[in-house]
Amino acid sequence: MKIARLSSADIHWCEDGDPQGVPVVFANSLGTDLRLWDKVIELMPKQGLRLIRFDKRGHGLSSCPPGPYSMEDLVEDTRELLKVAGVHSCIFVGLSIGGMIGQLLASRQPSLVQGLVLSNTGAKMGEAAMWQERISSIRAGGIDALADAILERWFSGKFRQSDECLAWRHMLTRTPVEGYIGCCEAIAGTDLTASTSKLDLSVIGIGGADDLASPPELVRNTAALVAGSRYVEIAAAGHLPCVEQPHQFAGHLMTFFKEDLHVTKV
Ligand SMILES: O=C(O)CC1=CCC(=O)O1
Repeated sequence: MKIARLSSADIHWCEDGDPQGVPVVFANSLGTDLRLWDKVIELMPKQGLRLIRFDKRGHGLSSCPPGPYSMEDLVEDTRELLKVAGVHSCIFVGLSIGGMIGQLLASRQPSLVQGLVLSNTGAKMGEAAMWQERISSIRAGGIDALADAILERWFSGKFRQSDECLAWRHMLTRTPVEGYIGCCEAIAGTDLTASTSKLDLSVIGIGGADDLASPPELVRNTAALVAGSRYVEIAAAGHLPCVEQPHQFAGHLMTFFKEDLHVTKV
């Protein structure tokens, strides 16, 4: 367990695998912490890859600075964290808001991102009015009031019957309200269509067939903004395929790393 004391937040992070390996940085979605990647990390080779995860501000064990946050704030935290970790170039795996952070990081500092995995994300996610409505509901009733609706977007029907689903619900509802709302505000103010269209790097989009938060078409269209990108879709998965279908998710990562990014020694 490590804490990076950055200029405007303390960011909790950890690493697995090979300290000398190719850095792979995983960025989580709204209302989740770095445990989002536990199953995928378990399945990744531990030789040749340095697997870095972190809790964005207002989530997990990171600090929760007062909001509102902007996407630029979240990208700056990530940039500073990578500096602390001694990472000069990485493969960035971002899910949902994590994928927005990855897109903006790659356009602000292209040398830092050699390949980008856009999981269940978009260049723009929903309309600002929808996010303001969510913020008002949470200010009025807490995250708990919206938890069932959020879980319907996160997971396919079968998974929602499982005991494990309860644990994800607890993770969601324990997210600090100010951190959650701060990130909603960041998403509401973000449209990366123009900057993502100018990216020049290897990209794969990963969609979940049952994703109601970032439907497959959004992910496919976002990946398609980048010339030469690929798109894959995972069946029987909602917004968090790394949780519901970790074997398939890890398999797609490894294919992308080997075939598109020519990562060897894994
Ligand atoms: O909570 C949701 O609706 C799913 C989601 C949207 C952005 C994000 O990071 O997660």
